Amino acid sequence: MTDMILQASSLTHRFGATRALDRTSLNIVEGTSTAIMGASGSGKTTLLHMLAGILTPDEGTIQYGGRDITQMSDRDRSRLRREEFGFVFQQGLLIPELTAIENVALALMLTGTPRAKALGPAAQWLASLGLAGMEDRRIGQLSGGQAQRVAIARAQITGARVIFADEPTGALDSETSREVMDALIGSTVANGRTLVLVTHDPNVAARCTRTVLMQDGRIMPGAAAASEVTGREITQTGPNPIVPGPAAAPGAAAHPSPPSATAPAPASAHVNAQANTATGVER
Ligand SMILES: Nc1ncnc2c1ncn2[C@@H]1O[C@H](COP(=O)(O)OP(=O)(O)OP(=O)(O)O)[C@@H](O)[C@H]1O
Repeated sequence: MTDMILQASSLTHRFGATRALDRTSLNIVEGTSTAIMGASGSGKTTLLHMLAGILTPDEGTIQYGGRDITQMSDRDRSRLRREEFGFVFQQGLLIPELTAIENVALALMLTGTPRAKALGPAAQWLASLGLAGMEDRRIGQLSGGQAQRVAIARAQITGARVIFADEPTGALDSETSREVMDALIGSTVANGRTLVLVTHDPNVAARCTRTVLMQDGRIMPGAAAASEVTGREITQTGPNPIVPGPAAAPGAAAHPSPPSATAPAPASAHVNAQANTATGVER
């Protein structure tokens, strides 16, 4: 049995005369990773922002945990984004004046945790992502891949159940991109969390449970169907897959579980994608 964590139905959205989304439907199964691909301007980021409650569609519904997020007040949607969703963008959107640990702790402080209590979990998250010893570096003193791992820690410290990533490896070379994807998949899907990402990179998409392809504001049915039929595997190729703590329970944001120590793992773990139970596209 599969549990849908997000169910978007018939989303339509216009920016002026541009129809960015055109009756787009997409179901996301909890604990899976979904890559959204497509040509520039096909509507990928708009769809991601809808699913994440950043934008509200002109028409359509998005169910999350039994609630239609399109009907929530701005305040409730903000709380949802702060406490249950996490975000990783191409440039990380980290605060350069703050250190790595302060950037991560800040996400927790914004949910009401005092600074002194936020620093411990922040340090544990950084360590679990291979950044022990770099806590006090400012963002400009980190490499692009290290900065993205800070962003991955920041996205999850609140106990987020769904991580949204927009071109998380877009500014990285291929080796660093692989390392960041190891960190992203190892800390999310490998722990039962859900990952939805936008990418132009087929190598990044190939790491995900499933790929959906967009064109002119719609999801192409064949692409999702093909992904479901091929039974794609997620392959963790990193030398030290990262396995932070258990998935946070819904509503756990006020008491986030810090990640456990990095668990030893086989050098190459093949995880059968439930993908292909990840139902695709309803039109
Ligand atoms: N704020 C906006 N104002 C006006 N038009 C917009 C806005 N945001 C997006 N659009 C338009 O909506 C369409 C879809 O944009 P979107 O950013 O979702 O595409 P995308 O597939 O993510 O593109 P890219 O790969 O280039 O990032 C495009 O035609 C774009 O120009």
